[in-house]
Amino acid sequence: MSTRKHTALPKAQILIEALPWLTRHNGKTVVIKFGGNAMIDEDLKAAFAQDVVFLRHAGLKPVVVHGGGPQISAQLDKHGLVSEFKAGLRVTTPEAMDVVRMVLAGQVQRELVGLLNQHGPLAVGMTGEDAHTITATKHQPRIDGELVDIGRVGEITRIDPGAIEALLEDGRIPVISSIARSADDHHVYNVNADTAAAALAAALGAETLMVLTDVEGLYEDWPNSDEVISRLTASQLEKLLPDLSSGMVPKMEGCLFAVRNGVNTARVLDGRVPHSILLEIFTDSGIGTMVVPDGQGEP
Ligand SMILES: Nc1ncnc2c1ncn2[C@@H]1O[C@H](COP(=O)(O)OP(=O)(O)O)[C@@H](O)[C@H]1O
Ligand SMILES: CC(=O)N[C@@H](CCC(=O)OP(=O)(O)O)C(=O)O
Repeated sequence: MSTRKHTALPKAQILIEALPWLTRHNGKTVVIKFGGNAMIDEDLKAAFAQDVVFLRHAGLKPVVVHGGGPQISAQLDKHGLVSEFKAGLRVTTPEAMDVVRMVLAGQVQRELVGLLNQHGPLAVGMTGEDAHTITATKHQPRIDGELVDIGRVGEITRIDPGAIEALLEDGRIPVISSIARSADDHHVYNVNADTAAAALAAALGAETLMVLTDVEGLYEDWPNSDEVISRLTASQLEKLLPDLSSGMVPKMEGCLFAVRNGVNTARVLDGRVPHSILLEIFTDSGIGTMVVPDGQGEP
């Protein structure tokens, strides 16, 4: 064996370790939610794009759904508008909705499409408004038993996955902004990106939902300890939901919805770690928190 071949052997072994995961996911759809808080620096965003393109070339069908909460808040601030959240959702006046749409579809989505397309003509950006992909109705959360008006925040009523499926069929990587149209009043609505990713994963019959955020996973006793729950079933998660707070609520509700509606695994991963998607593929037990349907064993 030549020295060159010999030194390359560990690399071959590393690739082979990914074989079971890649075999299981071959030809399957993977919905990846990239949170606004995980998009903290340029290198991380570039590494994210590389990972997604890697999956595409490895025979998977990745779909990216992006957030942009901090980016929206910064832009609202520039416009002299305050950011207020109720029940974990942004209170969205018609004026704020214009900013949400501009930041998500005009800035964050464009940037991700640009980064992905540095690797070839792969990514196509769209919002849930396009081709009636996401239809919503006005969402009115109940706080302390009372229905509260939080403006143009949408509750998803229907997903039409046709346009995304056509893009996947064409070998493209769809990049979706979580904005919906309403069939009732023809306004556009602001949808939480975790909720949109989960609904899309279910409607697309995705194998896996990956949610990249700015923590290692679901902490068992947040904020007191950094012990991450590595695996839990849908029923176990359902019991935990009432105790969760802030950004984790839509994330874990989304994971639960996904695995209860045909998605095989939903994972919360640390998007601050470079190449967290590839790390997930290359480690048997996975990183972060994995949610599985009931009947797939206790953690
Ligand atoms: N049990 C928990 N485990 C981990 N994070 C939690 C938990 N409860 C609340 N959080 C908060 O949720 C945040 C992630 O949600 P969010 O800020 O909406 O992120 P993203 O922009 O990625 O959607 C974490 O940074 C943390 O502050
Ligand atoms: C209704 C609602 O709250 N929508 C979110 C949409 C963006 C989002 O979800 O971004 P992250 O994933 O980065 O949090 C918002 O306006 O902030």
